[in-house]
Amino acid sequence: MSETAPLLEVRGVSLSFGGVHALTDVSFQVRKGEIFSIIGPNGAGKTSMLNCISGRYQPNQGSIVFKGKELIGLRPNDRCNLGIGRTFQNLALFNHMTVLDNIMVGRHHLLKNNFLTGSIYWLTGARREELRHRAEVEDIIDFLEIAHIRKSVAGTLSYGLRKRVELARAVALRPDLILLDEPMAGMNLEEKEDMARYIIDLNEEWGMTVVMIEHDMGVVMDISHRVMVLDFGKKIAEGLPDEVMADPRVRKAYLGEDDVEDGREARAGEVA
Ligand SMILES: Nc1ncnc2c1ncn2[C@@H]1O[C@H](COP(=O)(O)OP(=O)(O)OP(=O)(O)O)[C@@H](O)[C@H]1O
Repeated sequence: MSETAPLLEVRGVSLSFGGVHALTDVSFQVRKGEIFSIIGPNGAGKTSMLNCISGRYQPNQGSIVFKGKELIGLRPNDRCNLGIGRTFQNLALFNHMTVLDNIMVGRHHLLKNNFLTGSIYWLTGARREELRHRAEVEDIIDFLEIAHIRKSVAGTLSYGLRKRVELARAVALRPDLILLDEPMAGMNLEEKEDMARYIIDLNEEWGMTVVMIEHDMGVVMDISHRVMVLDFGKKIAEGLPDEVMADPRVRKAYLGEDDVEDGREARAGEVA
């Protein structure tokens, strides 16, 4: 991949479920180091787009290139190995497992040794490898400030904490690109502020490129470098947050033309 090539390039992606056109000819690029937000009203196709990138859905048409490699046809696990991590709109933790074990699962694919080599655990580098993994997991636990719940069973935690643990598990992959599906959903103001700070730090300090779906316009405006807007499966705008919010098509899609006098309403909070 050349220095100037985008990290992720989506070209002409269309996806249908029977007669429902979830995505129609959507194209965009994400540069290395960006926080790129995808917004749009309910049912606009945002999660479908994330699912096409992560491999959960196969588009009917189009191409998705990551680090110069075509992703279409690759399984989710292969995409994960290429450096794409994600969180889900509805939490996908192992509720019966501890926080620590949930995060270790995130690193599973990085382990060279497995149960086949486990019998020679003490003779090979397996033990050293496990210790190194544990140390890296501890870094993530410290960074996300979840040390106090590391031994708690995930299912017993508050929603906000479970969202943070899910983020920790995705971060444990050390992805180059992290896909976040509504990371602030269901959180109170303080939890949202914390989550926004973690996302900025992951981006700035850990060097992760972020593609995020988020309904809270205040957060989107504050932390995104660029924003793309979907409406009924089509891209209707893309650009800097201020430009996008000022776009009449976006204001119409969200609030109905006549309801908007200036862009400030859209910043006030949840709009979809
Ligand atoms: N697995 C599926 N089977 C059938 N239809 C689906 C499936 N996934 C998504 N759709 C449909 O595709 C369209 C886009 O849905 P999607 O979940 O991508 O929207 P969204 O913008 O993420 O919405 P929300 O903000 O409510 O999460 C909707 O009409 C939805 O019902």
